[in-house]
Amino acid sequence: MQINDSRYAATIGFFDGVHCGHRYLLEQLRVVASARGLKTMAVTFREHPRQTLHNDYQPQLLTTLEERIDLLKASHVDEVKILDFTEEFAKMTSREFMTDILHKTLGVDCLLIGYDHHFGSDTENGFDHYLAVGQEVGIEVELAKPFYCGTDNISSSFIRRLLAEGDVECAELLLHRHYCLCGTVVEGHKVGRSMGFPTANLRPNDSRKVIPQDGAYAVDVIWKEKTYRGVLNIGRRPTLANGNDRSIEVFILDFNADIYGEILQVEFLKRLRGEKRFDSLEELKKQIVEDAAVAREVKRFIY
Ligand SMILES: Cc1cc2nc3c(=O)[nH]c(=O)nc-3n(C[C@H](O)[C@H](O)[C@H](O)COP(=O)(O)O)c2cc1C
Ligand SMILES: Nc1ncnc2c1ncn2[C@@H]1O[C@H](COP(=O)(O)OP(=O)(O)O)[C@@H](O)[C@H]1O
Repeated sequence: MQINDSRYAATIGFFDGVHCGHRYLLEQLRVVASARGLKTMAVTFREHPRQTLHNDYQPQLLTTLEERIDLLKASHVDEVKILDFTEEFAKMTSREFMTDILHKTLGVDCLLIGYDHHFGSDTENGFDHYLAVGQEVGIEVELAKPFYCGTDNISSSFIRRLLAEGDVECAELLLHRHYCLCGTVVEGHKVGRSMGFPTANLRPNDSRKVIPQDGAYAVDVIWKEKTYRGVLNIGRRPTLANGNDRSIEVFILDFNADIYGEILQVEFLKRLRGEKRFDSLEELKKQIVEDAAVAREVKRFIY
C-alpha cells in the first residue's frame, strides 16, 4: 500500500554527514523532480547497512540519526524516508526493492542514482540493470553526477579521515558547517578547578560519533541556546598522568556555572595544537592561557 497519494523522484543513501557531495545530489534531485512535476524524497537507513551485513563493523559516524534527518530536511527534501536495514531487507534484490518498496509503497516514479551507488542483494548488477528494471516497472532511472573537490570526490569516509587527522577546518568546508559533538557533562578528576581552568568533561551522547584527533581546539559551546567560546582538549592528559582514559574537556571562556549533567553542543572551529606532556603544571597553565587567547580571536563562519 502506498504511504500517501504523492508521486516522488527519489534518491537512496546513508547520507552520513549530509556533506557537499550529498547536497549536490539533492540539488540534482530537485531539478529532476521539478522537470517531471514530482516531489522529492531521500530514502535512507536507520543503521549503517554495512553494520547489518558485517556484525563486527562498528561505524564511526559524522552524524547521529537525528542530525542526519534534520540536515536532510534542511536541504529542502519534501520527504525523508527512514528504512530499517534488517537481515531480511538485505536479502531483497534490486528488482524487488524497486518494485515493491520504491514504486508500490513509496510512490517513486523517478530514481536518481548516485554515481557509485549499488543496492539490492544482487550486488553484481549496476546502473544498466536498474535502468532496465525501471523501464519494466515504470520508474525513470537517472544517473547523478559526482561532486569533485580538486581530484578527490567527496565522501563521508574522506571527511572521517580528515577529522581523525584533526583537520576540522577542511572537514568544515566539505560539510558546509562546523563538525559538532553533543554530550553530557560528567565528573572528571577535579583537577581543572584547582588549576584555575574548570573543564566540563563531555561524554558524547552517541558513542559512534567520530572524535577528532587528540589535541587542543578552539570551539563554540552551545548551552541553553546561548553560544560561548571555549578551548577544548581531547586526550589522555599526559602532564597530570591521572589515567589512560581519553577525555574530551572544555574550558568555557567568560563562564561560571555548575553544569554537571547538562547537555552541551560543541562546534569545532580550529585545531590549535597537539596534546603535549609539560614538565610542570605551571607550563600547562601558561599554554592554556595562550590557547584561550588564540581561541578568543578565531572568526566563526555563519552558514
Ligand atoms: C585547552 C586545553 C588544553 C589542554 N592541553 C593539555 C596538554 O597539552 N597536555 C595535558 O597533559 N593536558 C592538557 N589539558 C588537560 C588538562 O590537563 C585538564 O584540563 C586537567 O586534567 C583537568 O581535568 P579534570 O577536569 O578532569 O579535572 C588541556 C586542557 C585544556 C582545557
Ligand atoms: N568556565 C567553565 N568551563 C567549564 N566548566 C565550568 C566552568 N565554570 C564552572 N564550570 C563547572 O566546573 C566543572 C569542572 O570543574 P573541574 O574541577 O574541572 O571538575 P571535573 O574534573 O569534574 O570536570 C564543570 O563540569 C562545570 O560544572
